[in-house]
Amino acid sequence: MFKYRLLVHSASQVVTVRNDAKIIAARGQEMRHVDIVEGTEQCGVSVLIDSNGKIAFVGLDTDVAFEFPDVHKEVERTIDARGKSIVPGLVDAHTHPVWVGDRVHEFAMKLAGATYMEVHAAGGGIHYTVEKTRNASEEELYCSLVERLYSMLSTGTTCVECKSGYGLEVDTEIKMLSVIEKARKEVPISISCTYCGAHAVPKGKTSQEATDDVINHQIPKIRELMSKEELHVDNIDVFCEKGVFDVNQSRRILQAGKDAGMNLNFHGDELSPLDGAKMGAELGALAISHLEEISDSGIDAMTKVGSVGVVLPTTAYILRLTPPPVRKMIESGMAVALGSDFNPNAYCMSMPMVMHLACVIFRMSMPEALVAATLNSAAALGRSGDLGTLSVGKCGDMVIINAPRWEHLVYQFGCHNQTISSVIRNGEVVLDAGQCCG
Ligand SMILES: N=CN[C@@H](CCC(=O)O)C(=O)O
Ligand SMILES: [Zn+2]
Repeated sequence: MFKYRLLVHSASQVVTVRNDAKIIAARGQEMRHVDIVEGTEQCGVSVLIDSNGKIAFVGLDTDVAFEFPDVHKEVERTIDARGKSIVPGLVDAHTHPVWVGDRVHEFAMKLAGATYMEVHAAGGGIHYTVEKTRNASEEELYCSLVERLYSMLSTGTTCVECKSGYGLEVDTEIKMLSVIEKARKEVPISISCTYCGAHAVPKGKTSQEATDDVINHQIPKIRELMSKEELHVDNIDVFCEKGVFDVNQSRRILQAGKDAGMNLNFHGDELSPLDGAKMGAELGALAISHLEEISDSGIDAMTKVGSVGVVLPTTAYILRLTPPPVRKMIESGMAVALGSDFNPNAYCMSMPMVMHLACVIFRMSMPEALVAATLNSAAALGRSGDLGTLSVGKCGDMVIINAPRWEHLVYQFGCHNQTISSVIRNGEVVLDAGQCCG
């Protein structure tokens, strides 16, 4: 049994994001900088991971040799990262990865000018995917989820939030949550599981009937399976939107999830200014996603209680939405996080592309985007105690980049099979140079 699992050495730089493991989120202006250990001409930078997959040390190669003189005899694997840079494993705070059915035809409709809600109202969108997913087997859903999770790993994501939400009734929602539970055990990626039975109002029900079904039927059944350890559901979500679930219905649904021990991480103020953000802040939401239409008072409310704002550049880009006021959110002191919002409407699994879009469309700096895709997205999932930075004692999750400066991960748009050399989770190499060990 080796004392250490992995030593990565000779890197040009290691971006820890924060050296101090006690920092659980970067709020407002704190997002502007990232902590970096820089190498020199003569000496590179090392990351040492212990046998439990935790970070034991980050520092110059010479410091490792001094602090751990026998490390080369005590470590299971070493990686020479000469000419390369290292960032924490990326955390994707918002995905809908469990579904079947092809909606490429809707992309053509949106390019032709149809809005998201016009497609939704016409029975497309979520409803189309619900019909396909209800009829899919657990095995079919599991196989497509595993494929997508390995795709996410190949782009540097080592932790991902996975939602249900294409069942809208108890049996299919539980089928989806069971598929996520199986993946949580079998795929080398950390998963935060979200129940999203209120993703839309199912056909044949009113929003009030659907609200009552979620609260009185779906959540109690899920609670029962959680108590038997058959499901691990971390968060509850609701699509709080005009024509879907209104603010009061959303409040009732989220409160029921909170009473069941779930964190609140929901879709708010995406297409209409309903002040979902204020409602979420009142409930102590851990995170609220989208926020294209957030009000100034919604920003203040979230900032005051510390709710994380999860912004989703791919959806704003694909739907040609007015972007969320991210600069104002950051200047107001909110912790801003990023998610891919991977789903049939926004078909992107790549956090490096999400960071690039966040810089270009949301006018975030590259350090802000990296903080939002690591420390703050981990905070949105309640996981920044052990994920999101390369600080001693936290999980040894990292991305080795084929460039001496980390910014190439964001700057090179969509080329992660060239820019990413290795993806490491808990000190184990899960991806090497363009392959995917899965
Ligand atoms: N807005 C609601 N839910 C997803 C879209 C889901 C879908 O269209 O299938 C979103 O975050 O954009
Ligand atoms: Zn979403």
